[in-house]
Amino acid sequence: MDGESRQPDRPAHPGIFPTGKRGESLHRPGQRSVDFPVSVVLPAGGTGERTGLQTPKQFCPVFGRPLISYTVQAFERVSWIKSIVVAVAKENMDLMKEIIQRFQHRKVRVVQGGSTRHRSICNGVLALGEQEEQEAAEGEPKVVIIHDAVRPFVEEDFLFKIAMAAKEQGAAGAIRPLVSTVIATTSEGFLDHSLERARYRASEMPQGFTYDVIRQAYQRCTESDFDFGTECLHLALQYCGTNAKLIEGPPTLWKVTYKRDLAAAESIIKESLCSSGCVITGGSAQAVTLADALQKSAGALDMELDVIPDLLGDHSRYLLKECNFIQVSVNPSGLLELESMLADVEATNRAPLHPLVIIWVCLSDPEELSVSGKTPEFAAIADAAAAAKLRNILLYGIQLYQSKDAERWERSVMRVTEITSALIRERSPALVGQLLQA
Ligand SMILES: Nc1ccn([C@@H]2O[C@H](COP(=O)(O)OP(=O)(O)OP(=O)(O)O)[C@@H](O)[C@H]2O)c(=O)n1
Ligand SMILES: O=P(O)(O)OC[C@@H](O)[C@@H](O)[C@@H](O)CO
Repeated sequence: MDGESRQPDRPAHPGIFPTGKRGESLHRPGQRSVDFPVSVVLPAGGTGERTGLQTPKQFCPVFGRPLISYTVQAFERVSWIKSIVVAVAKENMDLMKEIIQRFQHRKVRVVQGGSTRHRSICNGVLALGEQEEQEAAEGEPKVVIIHDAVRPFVEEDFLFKIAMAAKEQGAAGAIRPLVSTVIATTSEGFLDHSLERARYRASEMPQGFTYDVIRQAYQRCTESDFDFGTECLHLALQYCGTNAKLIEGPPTLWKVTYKRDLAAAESIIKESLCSSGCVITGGSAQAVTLADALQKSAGALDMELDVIPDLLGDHSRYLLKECNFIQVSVNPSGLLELESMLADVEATNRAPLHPLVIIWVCLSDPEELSVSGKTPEFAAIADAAAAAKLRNILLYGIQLYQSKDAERWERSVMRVTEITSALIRERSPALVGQLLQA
C-alpha cells in the first residue's frame, strides 16, 4: 500500500452489480484454477439495529427474496468454493434453513452465531474444522474466506485475488479509499487531531486466511477481542504475526448497514435484472422483423435483447439464466406457443430466485382478424398468468397490429419497446395477465 502518496484520494466510481447469472460460474475453465480447497464463513448473526427495522437486515426481502440469499448465490456459483458456512442467531436458524431449501442453495451449512461478530465468525471457523476432520481425506480447507452476509455484491474475480493472496501470505483483506477524513476527538468532544486521509484505508470484506492462521488467531485472542473487536486482520497480526496483504476492492463491496442501504441494494439488483432479455420469434418472418426492430429500439433504453427462434438445443441455456423473455406470436392462437414456453420454464425446475418476466407479444394482421374474427382469448391469457404467478412468473400480454405504413409501424414498435421495458423494470403483479395495446 502506498502510504506516501500525497494525492488526495478521489471517491471511486460507484461500480455495478456482478453480471454473472445463476448457474453460470464466472470462473471460465482454463482461464484460472484454484488448486486448493477454499471454504467460506458468512457471519449473519446480527440484529441490524442501525436499520431501525424489526427484521435483521440480512433477512430483509429484496424483490421477494432475503438479502442473504443474494450473498449466498454470489458464492455458491463460484466453482472453486467448496463449502459455505452461515452463522446465524439461534432464533433464526430454522429461517435460514428454509431459505436454503426454498432457493435451492448448495454447498451451504448453518451454524449458530454468537453474541458478537467475532464470536459468530469463530463458530463458523470451528464448524469448518469439524467438517474438515470428517473429510480429512480430502484435505483441510487451505483457505477460509470471511465475508459479511450483508455485502451481497461480491464478484468471483476479486474473491480469486483474496484467496490467492491469503494462501501466499496467510491473510488478505479488501480495502477501499476513505471518503471522509478520520479525526480524533478529545474527551470533551473537541477536535484533538485529524489523520492524513491518504495514509489510511477502510477495511472491508471479503477477507481471506489460511485455515491455520484464523483458527489459531481465535484460539489465542482474548475475551475483550471477542466482545469488542471488529477486525479479523488485526487478530491474525496480533496473535499469529501474520501481516495481511491488502488489496483494493471495487466499490461494490459496501456493507448494508442502514435502511437506505437496502433501497440502494434493491436499485442495483433491479438494474441487473432489467439489463437483458431474449426475444423468441418462433421463426416466422414477421416475428423476426418485429424482434429485430425491438432489439434496435431496446438498445436506446439500455436493454440488451438477443433474438432467438426457440428455446431448443443451445438456446435452452437462456432458461437457466435470470433472463426476461419476450415471446412473439404472429397469430391469435399463439397461446399454444406461450403454453409450450411456460412448460419449458417449468421443466427447468428453476429456483424462484427472481420473479421471471414473460411478455407475450401477439402480432396480428388486422385484415386477417376482420376475416377470421379471431381475437386473442383474453380470459385464456389471464388464466395462464394466474397459474404462472404461483410459480413466481409474471406473464404480461401486448397486442400489436401489423401495419404497412412505415411511420405507423415504427411508432408501434417504439410503444412495444417502452411498454416492455416498463414491465421488465417494474415487475408489477398488478398488470399480470393483462393484454396491453401497443
Ligand atoms: N453477533 C453478530 C453481529 C453481527 N454479525 C454479522 O456481521 C456482519 C456485519 O456486522 P454489522 O453490519 O454490524 O451487522 P449488525 O451487527 O447486525 O448491525 P447493527 O450493528 O446495526 O446491529 C453482518 O452480516 C452481521 O449479521 C454476526 O454474525 N454476529
Ligand atoms: O463494524 P460493523 O459491525 O458495522 O461492520 C463490520 C466491519 O467493520 C467489518 O466488516 C470490516 O471493517 C472488516 O473488518
